[in-house]
Amino acid sequence: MQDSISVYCDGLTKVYKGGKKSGDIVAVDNISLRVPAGEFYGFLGPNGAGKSTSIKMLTGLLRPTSGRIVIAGHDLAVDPLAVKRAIGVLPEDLNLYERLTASEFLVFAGQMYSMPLAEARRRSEELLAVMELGDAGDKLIVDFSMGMKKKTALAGAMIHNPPVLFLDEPFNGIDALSSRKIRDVLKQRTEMGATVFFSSHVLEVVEKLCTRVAIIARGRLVGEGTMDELRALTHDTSLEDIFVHLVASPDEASPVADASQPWYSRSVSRFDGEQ
Ligand SMILES: Nc1ncnc2c1ncn2[C@@H]1O[C@H](COP(=O)(O)OP(=O)(O)OP(=O)(O)O)[C@@H](O)[C@H]1O
Repeated sequence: MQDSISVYCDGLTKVYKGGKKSGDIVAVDNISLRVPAGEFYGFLGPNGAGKSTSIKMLTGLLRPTSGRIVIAGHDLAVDPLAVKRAIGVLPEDLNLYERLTASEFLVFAGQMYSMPLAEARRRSEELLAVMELGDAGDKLIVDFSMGMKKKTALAGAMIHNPPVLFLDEPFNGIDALSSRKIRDVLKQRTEMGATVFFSSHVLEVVEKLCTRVAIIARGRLVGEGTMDELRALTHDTSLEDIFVHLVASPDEASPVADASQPWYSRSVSRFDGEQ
């Protein structure tokens, strides 16, 4: 296990205030995670479990109701810009400027990270080639298929070579070839030491790729660990069975998700010592 922690949150909570008729919604309820650098980390949960809300908070797009977030060694509440420089984000709704060509969009994204124009252009060409979008670089994004848009957005997230990538549903709505390409690109990034933190409903992909998995249900962490740790916890074999088991009985929280466990306090104090 590597010592440096890429993604750390403690007691992360989000309560959406309801109107007069509807009550408050506790979308994320006291989630604590620590993700070492270089992990391919799957963040799973059924619809409405709180995945997107958590990712929005971890990436500084949404203010938590409470809890502490530290990304790549930077406390989000203290130095949000340092966090934003260290991360690349594929948001749920992509947020592309669709009246730009893919090349224009990527160069623009690079310049947002203060890259010199020549470097942004070089990096844009490199990423378009990696994503097998080289021939489409001069087309308007609005004319792209869903898979092409997703690959463009992913290239945008990677333009500044961030050490941590947060990806909300990168495999949703794309074909098998694009999915394989994205998997290969991300795997390569983790082999080079980057951390990939992604949410997904595609359990086969998660099972194949991820070095660690967190499962949330109704805003709470119900399991966390390597596949072997989750298998030992639930006595199930496949991730699908583990998922169904833990989501159906959320009180059976994983020992590795339990802040009272000795490993947890050890790791947190080691992490805090690094600050
Ligand atoms: N802006 C908002 N205002 C009020 N409630 C919200 C808001 N955004 C999300 N919620 C609620 O918070 C809960 C968690 O939603 P979230 O989108 O984080 O779940 P998710 O796990 O990403 O779901 P999915 O897999 O369906 O995308 C849901 O009950 C949702 O209705």
